[in-house]
Amino acid sequence: MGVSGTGKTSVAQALARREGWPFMEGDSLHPAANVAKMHAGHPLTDADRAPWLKICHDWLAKEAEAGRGAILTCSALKRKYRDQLAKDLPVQFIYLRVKPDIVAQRLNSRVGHFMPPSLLPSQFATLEEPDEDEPVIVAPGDKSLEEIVDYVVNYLDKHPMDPKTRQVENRA
Ligand SMILES: Nc1ncnc2c1ncn2[C@@H]1O[C@H](COP(=O)(O)OP(=O)(O)OP(=O)(O)O)[C@@H](O)[C@H]1O
Ligand SMILES: O=C(O)[C@H](O)[C@@H](O)[C@H](O)[C@H](O)CO
Repeated sequence: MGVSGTGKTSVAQALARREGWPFMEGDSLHPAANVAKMHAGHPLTDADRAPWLKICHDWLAKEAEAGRGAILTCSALKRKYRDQLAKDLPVQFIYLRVKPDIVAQRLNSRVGHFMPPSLLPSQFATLEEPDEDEPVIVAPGDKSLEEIVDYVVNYLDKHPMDPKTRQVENRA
């Protein structure tokens, strides 16, 4: 989770490769109208995100049902979105915390993506950082890709999952 351009896709792909998990790009699950809206420079509303979050949740539910680890990228900007994503599922969030100026640099140099950098301020305005009681690993998203993935893998190694909740100990 994290705002657009924070590195979710890059980290998730690398982590999925390392852990051998199926990976789903959350952006590819958006209804076409949402992609068109963002591409045109308009932020999504709660109502726009609701059907998308349901599709994301259903993908996670399918993977959990199959009894395997899996990783999904999703901005999951608000607490209520995260609660919806994790409803009745053993979901562990990884929050890529990155300073706004660094995200802006990354977005400005990214090519071929539908999301315009002009939407970044609205992404940060919408972001509710995870609360203490949420199942989240806060990763140092400003670092290099390799350092971030190492951090998450080490964290997971050191904090084995609770067999009941299948979540790791809260917080980094
Ligand atoms: N740790 C990093 N260090 C430097 N550049 C990075 C890092 N992580 C990602 N990038 C670059 O920043 C840009 C945004 O990364 P990425 O597409 O993975 O972000 P994202 O959070 O998935 O974005 P979106 O939500 O908009 O799809 C890409 O060009 C990527 O190569
Ligand atoms: O919740 C949102 O506002 C959106 O999901 C965005 O964050 C994008 O999907 C995305 O990350 C594209 O770059």
